[in-house]
Amino acid sequence: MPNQKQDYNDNSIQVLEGLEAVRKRPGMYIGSTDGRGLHHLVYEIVDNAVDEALAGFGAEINVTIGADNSISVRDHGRGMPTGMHQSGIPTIEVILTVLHAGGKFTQNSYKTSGGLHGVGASVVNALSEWLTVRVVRDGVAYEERFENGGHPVGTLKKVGKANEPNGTLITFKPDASIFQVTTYNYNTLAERLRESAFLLKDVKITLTDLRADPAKEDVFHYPE
Ligand SMILES: Cc1cc(C)cc(-c2cc(NC(=O)[C@H]3COCCO3)[nH]n2)c1
Repeated sequence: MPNQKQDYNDNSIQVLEGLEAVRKRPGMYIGSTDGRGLHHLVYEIVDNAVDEALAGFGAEINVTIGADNSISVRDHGRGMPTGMHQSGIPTIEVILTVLHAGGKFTQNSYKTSGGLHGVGASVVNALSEWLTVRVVRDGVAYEERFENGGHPVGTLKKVGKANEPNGTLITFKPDASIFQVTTYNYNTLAERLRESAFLLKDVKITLTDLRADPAKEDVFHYPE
């Protein structure tokens, strides 16, 4: 049985190298760092919420553009696993910091393979000034924060009781030192989310823009 401590150290070096590789050559992972790449970050995270809905968990996904051009994506699924990974770090931290093989590389963009939770999430984390995850499972909320390209701040913490439905909320702020464009285009996101809702059928996808006053919102829902 490898010594957990040793394993942990090897892991943390691998994690740092992975995140650093993404920040050095972001185009290799998301195609570009212009507006297209910026919006691709959202689709990577939404894909994970869609996977959970496709697995039959959750009938609503909420996407919100923050006043600071951060993005929140909340699903209503089972919630990411809140336990420990064999390496000695929380499973959630592994999903959000370890580059997962699963993605299909084409020469100009990183295509996640559906059905693998968190395949692209670590790439989004690496390219964000900060990213937070909040999981609600059976009335208990857990949170973890990452800063400066995916470095964990502390670890996963149980933050207490939550009277919200089960699910996963990811909020992130794209790194302005990497992206030339950091302002989201509402219509670009709306058209993509409409398509996803159409393909998903019974899942309702909402898009809210908190940069507008009053907030602007669209609901995309195509019941069978
Ligand atoms: C918005 C968002 C972002 C990410 C990275 C994961 C997820 C996510 C992941 C999951 N579920 C899981 O990872 C687990 C839940 O337990 C069984 C196997 O799948 N639900 N939602 C949602």
